[in-house]
Amino acid sequence: MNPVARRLLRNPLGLVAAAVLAAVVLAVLLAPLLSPQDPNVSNLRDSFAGPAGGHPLGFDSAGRDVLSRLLHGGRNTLGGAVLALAVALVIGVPSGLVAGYRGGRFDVAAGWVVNLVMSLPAMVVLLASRAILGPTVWALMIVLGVLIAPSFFRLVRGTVAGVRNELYVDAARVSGLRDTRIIARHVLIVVRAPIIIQTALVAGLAIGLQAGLEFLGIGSGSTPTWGAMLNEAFTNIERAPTMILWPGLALGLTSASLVLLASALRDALEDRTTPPPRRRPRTTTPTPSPTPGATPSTTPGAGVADAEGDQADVPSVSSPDGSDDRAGLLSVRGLKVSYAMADGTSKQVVHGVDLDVREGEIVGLVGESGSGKTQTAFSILGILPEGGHVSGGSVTVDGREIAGLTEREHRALRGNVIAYVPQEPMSNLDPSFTIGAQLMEPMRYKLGLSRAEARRRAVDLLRQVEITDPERVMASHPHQISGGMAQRVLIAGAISCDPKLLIADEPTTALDVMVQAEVLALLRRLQKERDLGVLLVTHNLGVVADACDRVAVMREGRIVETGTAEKILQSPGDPYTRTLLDAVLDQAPTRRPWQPAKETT
Ligand SMILES: Nc1ncnc2c1ncn2[C@@H]1O[C@H](COP(=O)(O)OP(=O)(O)OP(=O)(O)O)[C@@H](O)[C@H]1O
Repeated sequence: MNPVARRLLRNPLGLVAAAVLAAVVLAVLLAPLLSPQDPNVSNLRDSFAGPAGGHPLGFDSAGRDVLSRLLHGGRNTLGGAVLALAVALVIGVPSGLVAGYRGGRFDVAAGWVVNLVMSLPAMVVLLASRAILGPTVWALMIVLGVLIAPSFFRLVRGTVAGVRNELYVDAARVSGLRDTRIIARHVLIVVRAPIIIQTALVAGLAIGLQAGLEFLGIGSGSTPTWGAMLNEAFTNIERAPTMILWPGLALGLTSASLVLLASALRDALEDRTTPPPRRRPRTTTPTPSPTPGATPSTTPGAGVADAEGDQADVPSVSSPDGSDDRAGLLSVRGLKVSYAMADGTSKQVVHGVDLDVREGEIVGLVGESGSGKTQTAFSILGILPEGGHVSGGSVTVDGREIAGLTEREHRALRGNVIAYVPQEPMSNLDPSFTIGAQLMEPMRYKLGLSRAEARRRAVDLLRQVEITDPERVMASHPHQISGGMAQRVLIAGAISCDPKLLIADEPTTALDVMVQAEVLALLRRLQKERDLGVLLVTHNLGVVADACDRVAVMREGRIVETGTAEKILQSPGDPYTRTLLDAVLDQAPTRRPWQPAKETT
């Protein structure tokens, strides 16, 4: 049995509430079978008559059978509430998802509309609607649904905004998945529990409001409802005081059961399904952002027009080793990244970076914190944080210009042309899903593999990243594996769709020294086997020594020096590189660069 259902059934209050609700719903659904007679058949001779054979609840003032009216009334009352809820959910949930996930203008506009609707007095709107639409309860329930929708919007928007910058959502984005798929898979699961709880609570409210409207005589007099029965019972309270008991009991029991069920559901659902909130360790958040002012182009070297309006100079710079061709797998020329500031100005954080990565080599991008490494890497991936954009320069991958591509075009490249290995392995795995599910998803989506094929390939990938028990890991959730294993899983995910270029952003920083060495050796092996080009972003010159063929040193948004790892580590030319080496190695002798012969064994 589903664990949520099991926990719900273990809660006595939840069990009783669910049983009462089930009984009420069943009774009103079977009203035509259970009712002794038509609810509108009246016989004035039976007016206020007490219980008699076949009529256990007696008759009302017009001589109509109370049980029949109660059962049919329940259909209309509960049906109206369901209609109001359906309208509220259809409007509130999707709009809340989009506003919370995408933000931007839609979020602002939706916020205005929601505030406006919430400021309207519901009862006055319903009374005015009744005057315009006539005494039809169903139309009023649709209006009620619109009035309730903001409560769902706010709930969903707030919850989604809280998870949209989680690293595992970024990781899904970087693996090339569409927003709709990410929302369906990683975001909806987080809002599911609050929506279910809110639905149960709002259902009680909708029933109460519907009954209140009928009690005030707003609905059609010929339709039996619990509210209309209450109204009649109140009018005749002195003559037949027990008449108020039945609709009152039906309303009270149903509303109380919904509230209790909501509370039990909250306990059952929030016990496990809502992932614990995780705080981002870094200030930079790779949310997708269009590149304002950038013209999509696929011509190599076309690049992005400078923020000043000129085409960025594509300087005839030399590649790091001195050649000036752009035949490399990744070729960055004159890359500029800018952020729009609140005061309307623009702040440039990367000032014309040149960089090359060829097939089958690892290039280290090193520099102290804030030097612009991540901004450069995110520009290549097309995942600059909100407000950031490529304001000049050119980025080609495999000869194709990608600076200035739209988010959609970038997404098509991510995963199967450019892949990403992030810094925080644990935060980049969704705690709600097994490792297997998370590995299989991009392969099914990007490569169109069947479930079975994706599974086979995922197990094989786990073996390739030297996980000895792939079947167990496939079935494990992220909290059941170690940090080193999680990083291996992310590396497996990164290579799963056969990319040509791998961007690894401080892939070993969160790991202990022994695991760091293993992960670097693994990266190196996979890179050699697959002839991958790797851009390794790091501030650690030890990592450079262990893994890189060539190095580009960055400072304050500029490349200050490039060269082979050996040259940079043993005879740095730029004073900044020397300072960096002195600071990191603390006068200790420089480690020897990586030796391929040892690595392959
Ligand atoms: N969202 C942002 N808005 C404005 N400026 C930003 C934003 N994100 C980063 N920057 C600026 O860009 C510059 C480069 O940051 P970046 O994250 O690329 O540094 P880094 O070299 O990767 O550092 P670290 O190793 O700490 O991640 C910094 O000066 C930073 O203040």
